[in-house]
Amino acid sequence: MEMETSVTYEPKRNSEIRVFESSDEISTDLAEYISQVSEISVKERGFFAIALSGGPLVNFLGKLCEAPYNKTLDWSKWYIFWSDERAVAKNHVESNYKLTKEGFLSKVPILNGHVYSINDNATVEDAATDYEFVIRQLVKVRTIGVSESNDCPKFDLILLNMGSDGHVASLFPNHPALELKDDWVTYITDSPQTPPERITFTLPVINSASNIAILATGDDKAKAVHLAISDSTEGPETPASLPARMVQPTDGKLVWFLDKAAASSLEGKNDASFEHHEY
Ligand SMILES: O=C1O[C@H](COP(=O)(O)O)[C@@H](O)[C@H](O)[C@H]1O
Repeated sequence: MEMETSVTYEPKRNSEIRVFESSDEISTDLAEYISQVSEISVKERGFFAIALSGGPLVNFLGKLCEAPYNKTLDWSKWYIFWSDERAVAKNHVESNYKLTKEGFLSKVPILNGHVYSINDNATVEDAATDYEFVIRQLVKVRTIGVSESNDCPKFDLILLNMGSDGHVASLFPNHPALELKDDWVTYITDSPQTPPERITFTLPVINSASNIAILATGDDKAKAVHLAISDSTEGPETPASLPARMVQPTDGKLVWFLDKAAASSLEGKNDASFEHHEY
């Protein structure tokens, strides 16, 4: 009998939830997903602009560094950004750049000049201003696409990792940064998790992407996954300002990559809005 490797729910228009048995299966499917999105972007636009995050995300990019992808992908067209960064030096253990460099960038032939890391040699405010300026220049020359509805950058793919409190990038629950409408990149100095100073994409930028993927693994994420995906809008269990819940692509597509532990509050849930499919 063939083993069921994952289950897909389809809760909302333009979104999909993929649930996997193991981290290895997430890594395999994520590699294929990123490969497909990158090929489409290169074919349609000539570039692939991808924004990465920190946390355990990089551990799931291993399969992308192996055959066949290391040989078949057009790495010369890849442009790398970060959806958020901690205000620490690039060689600091908490740097998202360092994590990505060691776990991914050092293993694939992406051009150094295409890696847009966030300035670690400026105040957090200046680093956010600089990063937005760089993105504006790249939007002008169309290395990054542009959203027709709001002139925001339209990244081909933003890969997010959700924290157990429901934060994505460095947008934390109930934080005023969630309200920003005109800024593309902002900074915070009061992150509830260390380090306190961080630079982050705003929700308008995240939601303008062509594709958004949110990764969540482990049972400590189950409650936030449920709150982010649930259809219910009432009660203390569904805070309207849960960042992961506010990720709603304007006209792109959102895919959740979950392991069984993170999806445990969804499974068995008697909710007609979840269509259950074999993947
Ligand atoms: O602080 C951050 O945390 C999130 C989630 O990480 P986790 O370890 O709580 O799962 C991460 O995606 C983000 O980029 C990072 O800066």
